[in-house]
Amino acid sequence: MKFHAWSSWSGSSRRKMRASDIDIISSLEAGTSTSADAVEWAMSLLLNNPGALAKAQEEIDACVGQPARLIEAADLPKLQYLWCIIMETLRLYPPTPLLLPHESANDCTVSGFHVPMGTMLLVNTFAIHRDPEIWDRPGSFMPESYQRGMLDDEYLFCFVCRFLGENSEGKMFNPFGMGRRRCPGENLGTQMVGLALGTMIQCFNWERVGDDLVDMTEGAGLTIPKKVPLEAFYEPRASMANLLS
Ligand code: HEM
Repeated sequence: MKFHAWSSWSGSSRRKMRASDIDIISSLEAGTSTSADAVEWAMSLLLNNPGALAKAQEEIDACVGQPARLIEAADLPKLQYLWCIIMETLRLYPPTPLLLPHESANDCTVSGFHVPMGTMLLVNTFAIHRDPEIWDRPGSFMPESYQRGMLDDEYLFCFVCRFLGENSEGKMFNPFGMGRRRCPGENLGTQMVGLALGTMIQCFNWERVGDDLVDMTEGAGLTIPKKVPLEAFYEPRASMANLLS
């Protein structure tokens, strides 16, 4: 895996990043563009919520310690706040908002609706993830609302932990589908997003290009790209200068 945005870094002045700089390369093509979309949405959310960005940076610094080194896959289970940011991003902007089309193999009845054999079925994950009857403040980015305890031992369990307890609204969290055709690249995808986003947060300070918030309008398509690609300023953090030069 390699990230182009700073692969040719040689100076210390501030630069502008475009969404096209987020380029996750791996030997497996499938799922990499959805992962890159997720990184772009997450960074956009963080630029609009600088407090969350600062908190994630602090968490990474504390986890890595001194001397500084780049984060690794083995660090991800310890980076709980970063993980919550990724989960909240996948809730608000699920990279495949209608999952993939499925076909009913037999006649069946679901919640009183008759579904004939051979019907194409789409699951509107985007709508489920923002259903006000399920989620508290569904349109808000609230990474801290994930319950910490669940993340300590089994970090993947955070898939079901936005407001545990009476509400258990996270049970409706479904960005990877479910059942036999659930995404087989889930672990790889979340690790790629974690490493890419975590490295960007660790190495650079980020700022919006102007005073306006980053435009969060969704583009059209089977996946969910940003309508207006992200642009942001970034500069290397003093503490990472040696590693980046
Ligand atoms: C954040 C990253 C990713 C997200 C959000 C995601 C999401 C999804 C979703 C929603 C489905 C359809 C599930 C369904 O229809 O019920 C799917 C299927 C699939 N994904 Fe992913 N994916 C990601 C990354 C990856 C990666 C990295 C790979 C491979 C390296 C991958 C490989 C596949 C394959 C092969 C299927 C088809 C499975 C089947 O039909 O049996 N995905 N993914």
